[in-house]
Amino acid sequence: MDTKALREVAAAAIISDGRLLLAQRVGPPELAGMWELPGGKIEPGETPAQGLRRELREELGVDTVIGGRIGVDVPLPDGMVLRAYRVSLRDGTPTALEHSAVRWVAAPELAAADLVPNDRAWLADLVATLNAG
Ligand SMILES: Nc1nc2c([nH]c(=O)n2[C@H]2C[C@H](O)[C@@H](COP(=O)(O)OP(=O)(O)OP(=O)(O)O)O2)c(=O)[nH]1
Repeated sequence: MDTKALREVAAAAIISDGRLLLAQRVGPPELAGMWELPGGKIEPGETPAQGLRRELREELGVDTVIGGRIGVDVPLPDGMVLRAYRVSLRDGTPTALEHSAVRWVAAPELAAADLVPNDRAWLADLVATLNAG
């Protein structure tokens, strides 16, 4: 039996003033141009919160506070799992350092956005969170 822990990809639902931050992927080709929640692979020895804060510093140049989970676990190939977390900004303005663009969306724009396919699993939860806030 394979007892290795699932490798996690953590993604950030950064919400500020009733809007969610989306980031536009540069690759791979099948995902390029689509919008995602910024984040990335958690490295061995990191907690998900530590790894996600690191990714957000690298990708957006911001300092963040990582909150609770949102939405379901999404299985990825190669024994990885994709999980979303609520995140708030502590310092800095999100800048597309590794994406082609970032933008803030309210619920109607989120529902109409060209999201990467895996992130569609979170759409109802994200819209509900935005509408609640
Ligand atoms: N960051 C992120 N990755 C996502 C999302 N949805 C989704 O399917 N993925 C997939 C794309 C990739 O196959 C995988 C890891 O994404 P990534 O390319 O951001 O990870 P990383 O920065 O650690 O990548 P790298 O060092 O290997 O280049 O997760 C999402 O909302 N955010």
